Amino acid sequence: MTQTLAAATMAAYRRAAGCIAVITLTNPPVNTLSYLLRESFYETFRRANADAEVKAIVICGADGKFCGGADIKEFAGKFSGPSLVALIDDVEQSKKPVVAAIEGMALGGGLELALGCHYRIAHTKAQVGFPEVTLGLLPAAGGSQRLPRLITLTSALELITTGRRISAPEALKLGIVDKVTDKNALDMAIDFARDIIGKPLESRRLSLRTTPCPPDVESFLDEALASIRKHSRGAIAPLACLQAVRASVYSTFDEGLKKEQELFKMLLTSGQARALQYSFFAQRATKKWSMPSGATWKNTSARPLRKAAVIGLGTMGRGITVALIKAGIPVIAVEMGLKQLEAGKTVIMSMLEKEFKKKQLTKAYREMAAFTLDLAKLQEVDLVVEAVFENMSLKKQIFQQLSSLCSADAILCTNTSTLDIDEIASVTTTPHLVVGMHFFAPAHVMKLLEVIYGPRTSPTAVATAMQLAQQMEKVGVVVGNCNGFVGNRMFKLYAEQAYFLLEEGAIPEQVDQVLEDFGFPMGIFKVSDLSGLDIEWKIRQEQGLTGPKQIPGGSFRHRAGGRYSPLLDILCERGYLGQKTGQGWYLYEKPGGRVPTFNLWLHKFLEEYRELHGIQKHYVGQDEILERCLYPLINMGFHILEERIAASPEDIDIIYVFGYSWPRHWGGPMFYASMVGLPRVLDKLNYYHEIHPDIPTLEPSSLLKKLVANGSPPIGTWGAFIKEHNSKL
Ligand SMILES: C[C@H](O)[C@H](C)C(=O)SCCNC(=O)CCNC(=O)[C@H](O)C(C)(C)COP(=O)([O-])OP(=O)([O-])OC[C@H]1O[C@@H](n2cnc3c(N)ncnc32)[C@H](O)[C@@H]1OP(=O)([O-])[O-]
Repeated sequence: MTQTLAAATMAAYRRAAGCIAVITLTNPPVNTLSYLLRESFYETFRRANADAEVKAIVICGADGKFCGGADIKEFAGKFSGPSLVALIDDVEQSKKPVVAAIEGMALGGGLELALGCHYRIAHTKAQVGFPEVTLGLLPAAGGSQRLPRLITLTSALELITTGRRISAPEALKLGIVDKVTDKNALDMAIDFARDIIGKPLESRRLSLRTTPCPPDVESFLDEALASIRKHSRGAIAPLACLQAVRASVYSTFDEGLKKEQELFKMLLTSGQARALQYSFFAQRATKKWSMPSGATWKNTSARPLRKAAVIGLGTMGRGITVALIKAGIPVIAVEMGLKQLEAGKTVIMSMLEKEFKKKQLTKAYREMAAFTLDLAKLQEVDLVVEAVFENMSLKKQIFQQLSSLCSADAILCTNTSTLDIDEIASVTTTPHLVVGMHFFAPAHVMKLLEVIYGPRTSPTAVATAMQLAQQMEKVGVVVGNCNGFVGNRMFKLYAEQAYFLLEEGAIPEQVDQVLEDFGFPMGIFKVSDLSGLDIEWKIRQEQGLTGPKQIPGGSFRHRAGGRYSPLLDILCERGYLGQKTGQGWYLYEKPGGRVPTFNLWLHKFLEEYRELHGIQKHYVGQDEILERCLYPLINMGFHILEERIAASPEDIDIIYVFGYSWPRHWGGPMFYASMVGLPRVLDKLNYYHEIHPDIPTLEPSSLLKKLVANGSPPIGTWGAFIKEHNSKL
């Protein structure tokens, strides 16, 4: 077996305490089990086993990280090098005790390697788990067979079907690791290995055990199947994981391993696995942000943040305050009126207390929130987040005041979800320090943060906002300034089409069922009822589409140069605002009710509405619902890439996965388009545009047409076409 120099050092070998061989997995940044490392490990482990002076072996990872698992990048290519299954079998069958010293993480193949060892010592801060299911896969190196033989079937099934990562203390409680230390795990492992030299190892070889089962294991597995079917929302990997674990109950180890391999091969080639692995790397790519000016994450440094302020303690302001304090940043929370200030304070302190009880905060949080009516107190803060009512003149008024009261280098952020960042910046003396930080409700829970730069926003302001996103453990995505930015601008078309489908013959239940079968946790009409129909109604009024500020010249069903559906306005004018009023697109048992039921009034109203406006009703099928709701949204994604509002399709996809609950096993709108096939998306848009010429957003974008004309290149290469496309613009 050939071995390159690089490979030779990836499983470094040294002796410790005289008779202990220490093998260090070395493949930065997270010591993944790439084929080069596997090659090196194969040689090094044989050397340790062959060395007569060696009485025991310890495996550890370089840089305080045991192993991040298999190299995900290798899944796209042809498999090569020694198989991980065989390597782990070598470890388990070793006549010399093998101890895993786990620091940092042992995930996926990394945990499988540790389970092949006879003992596992972990640092108290380490995490272990089988995240394969989150990549559309399953543990494929014996993990689905060894873990159920080591811990209870219930816990093994939960960890494998959810991909949950657990702390070392929890792993100790479950029996996955044998000892936990807050000192150096490697030193402890070496001492431990020396103490067990000569001890029998038979009972420590997991493949020789049988899986301990709860009484009536069959109904336990059936119940698990029903629950997974209910919660996986169309994802196939969790079901395959269950099948693999089921094999650990009813088959020998080798038969179970064979089943595991079969299932892994099936999943590996599935679109879902490709989508989930794309999403894994796309999420990490958002950290490597860039601006059209050439400023990037690499050449721009962020400002330190010692103290922040939040203005407006409504729903969003409260969540943002809690998110900042959870990130360890003291906050001055500001309101305009005493009543609102007291109300905000009460809610924020109880939210913080809840986080404290969940051990997400230390009791020091009580000193980290200050409440005031006095904007002058903001002289001492490094960053301000404005979260007041979505009204341009109110926001401009506040930014004017901030500009005169805050220090000259304070970063001024607005949580607007639609308004023009640059217009807000225009009233300040430091427009280069104005940046959009668009949080999603609930702001202390939702991971996504759109960081919006205007034409005058400085890279430093963007870098500081992105660093804050990381500090708040959020997924920050840098986007350009336009109406609705990326997420809401695309979402508007998704909602618009859903309303048109109601006008043309569908009912909310029908549309929502198709979207939930696709994998969304909630259909568009249930989401609208949950957030309140008036949210969108106010934005429509602010945009002059309806209400007192309506721009003259439109008609009842045509405004702003295209078809317009006033259905939502009509419901709002009648006070049907959704859950909060007990009636919206659905009916609820009472105001604030959560359980949607048929709204017969609405069904009857839709019939009358169609008749009144001479709308020819037609049968609206599942395909039409999915295509009309998703393809215009995707098409707008292509416009957004053309305009460089988003730097890459990955950014758009991560915005949708983390901000709009787009089913991750479809990768995101742009990746989904590449899965469905760009020619199909283009054809369907052309088809629907022909039928509905008064809906301009159905007209395919020129970038989409260009990509199809160039043979629909893989999503990873669209960047080149976007560049070329823009250079011609
Ligand atoms: C046979 C077996 O049964 C099966 C089938 C498998 O084993 S499947 C594989 C199962 N393993 C996983 O699912 C673990 C995935 N990784 C993580 O959860 C995290 O990475 C981390 C380990 C907790 C570290 O977090 P971090 O925040 O410190 O750094 P990072 O920014 O995330 O990562 C740092 C850099 O490392 C890259 N990276 C991390 N893990 C990787 C992996 N498993 N494969 C390839 N690259 C990986 C990542 O893209 C980034 O690259 P770049 O952006 O710098 O170019």
